[in-house]
Amino acid sequence: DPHVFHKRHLKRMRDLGAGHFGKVTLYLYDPANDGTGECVAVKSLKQESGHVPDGWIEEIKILKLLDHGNIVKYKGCCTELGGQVMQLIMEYLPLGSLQEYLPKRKVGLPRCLMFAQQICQGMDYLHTKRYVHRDLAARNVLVENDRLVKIGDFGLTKYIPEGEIYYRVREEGASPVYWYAIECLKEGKFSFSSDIWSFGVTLYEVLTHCEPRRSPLVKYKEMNVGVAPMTVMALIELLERNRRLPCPNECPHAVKMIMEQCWSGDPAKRPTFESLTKAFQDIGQKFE
Ligand SMILES: Nc1n[nH]c2ccc(-c3ccc(NS(=O)(=O)c4cccc(Cl)c4)cc3)cc12
Repeated sequence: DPHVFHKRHLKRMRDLGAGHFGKVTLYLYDPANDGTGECVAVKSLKQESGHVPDGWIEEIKILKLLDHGNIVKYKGCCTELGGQVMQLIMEYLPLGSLQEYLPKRKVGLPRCLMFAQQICQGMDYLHTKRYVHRDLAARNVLVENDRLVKIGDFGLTKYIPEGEIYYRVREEGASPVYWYAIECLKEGKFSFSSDIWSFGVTLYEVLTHCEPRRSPLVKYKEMNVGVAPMTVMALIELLERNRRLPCPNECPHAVKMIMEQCWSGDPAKRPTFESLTKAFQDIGQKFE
């Protein structure tokens, strides 16, 4: 079974990233043990305890059923200790995430807009399957080559049953609050529309080439003059006073409008990924 990977043939190379609950590591899968194997990205949970959390099984199930050009490909699983530990095996994209790629390379506006459109295509596919991502950010978008990006992590993705529009959580943990819509911060209400808000922040990151000194965290803290620590309450107050991340100067008017719509205080006023995909198609033709 090509989806089964045996632990003994996985040779660890280097870390690719780490989240709150897990980490992603580059391995060479080399069953012939002669260095001719293939590189794979392995996501494993940080948890030491034996039991495999339900959410982890769910994440693997979700990635297994997703099949789209702008979503990282599932390759299989590696189990050990009789299924006590399960690792997710994905395709390896050598150029890493947008957060690593953009600051190093001069990516002009046309390619930034092309990447934005591809993120919308991948997210539109996810939403048509009634999944809410909940962690869309440049760090979770991977670069296949200089003209193709893919969404690379589904650790917080949740299914929204027919007839419902929210997934409600009251999670404390290390939440990516600067990518969260105002209703997520205030009521823990995650929806297709809150993913659109996160896309707006991701679009901001792409247009600022993920420069650390222009990161959402830095810019929100700059807006929060006076009150030293940026608490979630301070962020909510900023957003309720209609403060938003500053539109990057290299941003065309049409893209500025998109960003502002994504950050509408009213979730119902935000665009859909379907409409955004078309909008970026039209804009892209003007800047080709
Ligand atoms: N270069 C790659 N090839 N294949 C990959 C699959 C996932 C990833 C990946 C995906 C996401 C991240 N972002 S991350 O913020 O490090 C992260 C967030 C949530 C959970 C984890 Cl374990 C890690 C870091 C790496 C990289 C590659």
